[in-house]
Amino acid sequence: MTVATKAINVFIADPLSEDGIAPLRQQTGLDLNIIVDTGLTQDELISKIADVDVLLVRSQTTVNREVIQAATNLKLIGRAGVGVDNIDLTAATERGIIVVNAPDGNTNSAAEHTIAMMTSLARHIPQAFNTLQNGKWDRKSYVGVELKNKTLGVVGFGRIGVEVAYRAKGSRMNVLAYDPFLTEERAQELGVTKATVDEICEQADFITVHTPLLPETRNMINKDKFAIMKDGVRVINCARGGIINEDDLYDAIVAGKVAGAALDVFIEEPAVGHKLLTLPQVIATPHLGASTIEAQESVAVDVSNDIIKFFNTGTVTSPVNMPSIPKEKLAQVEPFFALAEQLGKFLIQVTGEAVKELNVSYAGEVANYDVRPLTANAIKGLFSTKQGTHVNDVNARYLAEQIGIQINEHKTTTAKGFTSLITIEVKTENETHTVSGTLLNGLGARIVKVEGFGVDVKPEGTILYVKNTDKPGAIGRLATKLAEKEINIATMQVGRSEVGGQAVMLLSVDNAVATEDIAYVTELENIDEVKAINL
Ligand SMILES: NC(=O)c1ccc[n+]([C@@H]2O[C@H](COP(=O)([O-])OP(=O)(O)OC[C@H]3O[C@@H](n4cnc5c(N)ncnc54)[C@H](O)[C@@H]3O)[C@@H](O)[C@H]2O)c1
Ligand SMILES: O=C(O)[C@H](O)COP(=O)(O)O
Repeated sequence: MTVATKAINVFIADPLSEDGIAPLRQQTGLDLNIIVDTGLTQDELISKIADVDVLLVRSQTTVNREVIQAATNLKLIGRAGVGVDNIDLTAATERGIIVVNAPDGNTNSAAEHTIAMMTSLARHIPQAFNTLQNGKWDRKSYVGVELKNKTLGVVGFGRIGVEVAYRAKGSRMNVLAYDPFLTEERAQELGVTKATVDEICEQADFITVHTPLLPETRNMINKDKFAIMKDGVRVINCARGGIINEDDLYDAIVAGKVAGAALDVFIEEPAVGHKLLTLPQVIATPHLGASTIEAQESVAVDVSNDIIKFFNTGTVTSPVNMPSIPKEKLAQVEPFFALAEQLGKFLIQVTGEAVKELNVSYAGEVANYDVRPLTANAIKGLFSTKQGTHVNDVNARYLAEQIGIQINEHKTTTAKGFTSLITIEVKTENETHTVSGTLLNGLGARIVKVEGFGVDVKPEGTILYVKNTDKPGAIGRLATKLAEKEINIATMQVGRSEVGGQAVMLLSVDNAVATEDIAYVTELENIDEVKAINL
């Protein structure tokens, strides 16, 4: 995908573990120029990133559309952590900028922090210490509750949610879990009870949220949910500010419904002076869930390795805005990349009108593989005539859909005599065109069908696509005319529907020509259309 030819500028905008970025500093195969410049305002960041190839952040730096637009060289955004709600993924995807994160590196730390917060909440540890520091030995005010035999509701049962549940079970809590992807079997396997959010609200003594911040999870815990909770419930948010509505939480605490809240995250951070922090029932930390030596080293190592991998191979381990395909699976489809792109490139030059629909069919062996990167390559081919559009695996589908191209993938195991066959069909308002290609053992890529007619053409160089009526003399007249213009035919393939019917010729020629340069051949008898396809 990306081949580095000059120094790669890596801009680290948030504090990262020095040990964690050691893979970047120590690697020798790439010419990396590492710039560490943290704590910048948005304007300062914007003024410094025009030449940046890689932007590395944690949660402090907001990578919004403006930042992305200013970073005209940007190829990759690395998030040393999980949440990517501080990154405008749409803006990055539009530009074909890959976003990677480190999904596993801080799971343990975040889970441990959640348990620490829950225990501190149950036993008023921060408040009690505070009084002690202020010279009071107050034992009466800080009578807590046990965790044992209490019910913990976990909303969002992904990596951290599951780890929290394990630990809560160690404290002998009953765990209710909600996640759209949680199956009954998995719940049983993990020793938790699958529940709805409402069931959690109604039954839990402690509720902890571990979802990403998404439109569907924003304000997920709101006044309606507080209303159905048990009196004296305690809530914990070590995921993202906004999943629990902050105003509704404040009101529920003041009303005595909620006995306490432990918060590591806030809608606006830093949250200094936040009204929730004025309540004695609230304990809080300044977004410390992932702040351990181990987690910071681990997440930074993971993104560093993905940066190196990207510039070496064009693939990454933890993409956020493109399909994540394991290396072995990618290797199965990699041989077809160029073919899929060439077929797309071929068809867009045959097609005279705006494409409305793209159907990509995979037949035979290739149909057993994860073909999403192949469809992306076919789309890349379709965009090849659109000057100035940078299309890659990240933005191909997005760009196509943006301009109203409907994309369909079909798979069938029968490939009619070929081991694998890829067929691309494009539909416009008035036309439908198809081309099929395959990889021939030892011979490389071939176009084997055009508009349903069998042919055998290498998808390379200049190919003349000629539609003619199958009448004697048509081919001869065409060959003579091209010879007069010193256009040498290397190979010629003719496909026809029936004798005397519509035919399609594919002529590989030695000269690079444009359709306008050879428009004269359409004046010949029985030659209906000609297009110069440059692959
Ligand atoms: N406080 C911190 O420092 C800290 C550290 C690490 C992670 N986090 C945050 O914790 C969150 C979870 O991280 P993770 O590593 O477990 O991520 P994850 O992707 O492994 O798990 C998230 C889970 O949320 C579920 N989910 C999505 N939409 C949902 C919905 N509408 N209702 C219920 N569940 C839903 C997903 O199915 C998934 O299982 C992220 O927001 C992350 O940013 C915070
Ligand atoms: O989403 C995450 O990984 C956490 O919120 C950690 O954020 P941080 O990298 O800013 O500590």
